[in-house]
Amino acid sequence: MTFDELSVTVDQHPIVRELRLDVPAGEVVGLVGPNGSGKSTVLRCVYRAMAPSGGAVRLDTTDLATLTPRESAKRIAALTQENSVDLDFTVAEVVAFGRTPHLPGNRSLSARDRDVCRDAMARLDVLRLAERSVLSLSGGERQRVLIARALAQEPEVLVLDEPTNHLDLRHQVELLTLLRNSGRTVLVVVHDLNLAAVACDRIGVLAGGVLVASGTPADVLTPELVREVFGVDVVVVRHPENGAPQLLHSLSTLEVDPDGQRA
Ligand SMILES: Nc1ncnc2c1ncn2[C@@H]1O[C@H](COP(=O)(O)OP(=O)(O)OP(=O)(O)O)[C@@H](O)[C@H]1O
Repeated sequence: MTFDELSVTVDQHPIVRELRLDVPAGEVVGLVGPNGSGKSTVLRCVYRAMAPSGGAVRLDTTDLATLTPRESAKRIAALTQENSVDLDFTVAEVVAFGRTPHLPGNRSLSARDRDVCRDAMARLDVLRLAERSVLSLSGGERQRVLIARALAQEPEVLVLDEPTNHLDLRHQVELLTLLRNSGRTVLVVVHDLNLAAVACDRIGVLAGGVLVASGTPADVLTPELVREVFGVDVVVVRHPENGAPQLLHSLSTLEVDPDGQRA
């Protein structure tokens, strides 16, 4: 997937400006950046909740804007900030919705469709909840059900907006391991830079709607970059086992003036 000079303008305010970024097939690319820097907007252009005002998002050479909704849903699955399950469906029913783009007409689920859903539930550790109402689940359980639904869609591309929200440490690590091993092209918004460093092949850094850096985690996550983009001083150390950069910081490095305002 390629962002080809993608720009998004809302009410004449540029929110994303001429973004050029490659998300190579089968790789996990993380988008990081401060609040309001445009990360979710970029993802919205992939799952077509927003239309670019300039440029395009391409899959191979196809402009995503030219796909029908069904074609798009077969190729791209999204876990969004807006995802919610407010209706009284069971976990199994919600995950089965992921198969909808693959079911022509009103065809019911085939044995293979059911296997795909079962496998997705097992991978996200929600199989034992299959017959529970989603309304009865905890925040983290719901999040895992929605990710299982996205996997059940069997997309080429998965976009996920802060998928580790609500997840405990074990489920965060399991999810990121799953994404890395999924063989799918993954674009993921992550706030935790240390998780991004171990989970992503490449990282793109957005600030004020502009891509200010991209590359391997080691290339991108430098003290200078973190200071420039986030205004925080960090020490970068190497993970002793995998060499990934890991950021150490302390509260005293935050720049806060005597009035409590950020510098
Ligand atoms: N429909 C809209 N109308 C007006 N402003 C918008 C709209 N959508 C996004 N914005 C603004 O664009 C900017 C980027 O928003 P976006 O949600 O993409 O940021 P983000 O990097 O995902 O932020 P966060 O880390 O807080 O989730 C924000 O200032 C937001 O208020």
